[in-house]
Amino acid sequence: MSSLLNNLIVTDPSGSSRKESGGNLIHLQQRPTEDMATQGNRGRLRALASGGGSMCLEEVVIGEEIPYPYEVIQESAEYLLSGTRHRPKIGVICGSGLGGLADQLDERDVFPYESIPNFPVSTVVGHAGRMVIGLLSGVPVMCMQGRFHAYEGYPLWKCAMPVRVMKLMGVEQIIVTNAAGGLNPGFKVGDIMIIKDHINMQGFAGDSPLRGRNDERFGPRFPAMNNAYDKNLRDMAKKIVADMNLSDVVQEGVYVMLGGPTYETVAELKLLRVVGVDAVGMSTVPEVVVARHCGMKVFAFSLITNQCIMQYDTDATANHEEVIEVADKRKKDLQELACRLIVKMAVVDQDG
Ligand SMILES: O=P(O)(O)O[C@H]1O[C@H](CO)[C@@H](O)[C@H]1O
Ligand SMILES: Nc1nc2[nH]cnc2c(=O)[nH]1
Repeated sequence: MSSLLNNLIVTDPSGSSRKESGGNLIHLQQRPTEDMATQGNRGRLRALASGGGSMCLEEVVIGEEIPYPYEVIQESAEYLLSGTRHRPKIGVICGSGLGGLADQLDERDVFPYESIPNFPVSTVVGHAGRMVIGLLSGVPVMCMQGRFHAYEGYPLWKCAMPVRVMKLMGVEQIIVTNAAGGLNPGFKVGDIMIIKDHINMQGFAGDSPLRGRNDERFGPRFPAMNNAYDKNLRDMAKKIVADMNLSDVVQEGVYVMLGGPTYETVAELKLLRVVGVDAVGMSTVPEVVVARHCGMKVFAFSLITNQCIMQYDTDATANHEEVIEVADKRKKDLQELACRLIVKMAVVDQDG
């Protein structure tokens, strides 16, 4: 660290830079200044080290990014509301390769993430990076065609901040989808796992999207997390899959989010199985925690895109291409499931 600190550039929230001390400046990587200006950061240190002439770029962030205050979330929500006449009460977050649902919306208004004030941007294949607001079978919905992951470099609160934007726009129920590895030996590739519970690994390690000062306008300091996945919505979904003759491929189970971007070692998977995990992914939990904190009803499912590899002597490896390919094959069923569920959710919502 000390050698890094010999070669420092300080970048203040306005984005201007200056050389802090001796050493060679190799390259200054600027990220969008909007990112810095809206976060209330105290500033960032960008450390640029020259290792004896070899090109080496490092970045050090001093302090912690402060979660967006209510007013910043409100600004994003108002921007979206002013750009659409739809008033959705149902939100959807589309997982890897599952964004096709958003293309089914009628009378849709499309907002690339980079056009929405204060929004992060998607950087992962299979995540288009657009908010799509429109009608699905006549029901107004807003769909995130792409989400944000911790491994992209985003803090957990930022991964989940769009859920708060949805809340301030009037969303009361949310469907969260993801691609995941099947750890339960009874699961097959292509199965759909209705999530009944999760294990919040980051929470075990002291991190949470709710870490920091609590704003009661969003929710309580200590939200309960049993019943995170609404039983009525799960029962509704089970009836729908039975009507669709999909019961054979539908499972129910426990999801765990790991930080990624590595897939798991055999030993890690064995450990996770012992503690009751059925499917492994790198998302969803922060979004669900934030949705429950602000009182939304949650339904979530995983598409099992690969079987977790539990043997040492194999050349098989998990890979993102397979994840996208399997998602593509199952997308029609998943879109129909989501569509039918949304119609029923809207009816329940109207009946109170
Ligand atoms: O959870 P979603 O976004 O569906 O994507 C899953 O698939 C990717 C790995 O292939 C990871 O991003 C993992 O989280
Ligand atoms: N962590 C993790 N995420 C995934 N997303 C899709 N498949 C997997 C997997 O096997 N492990």
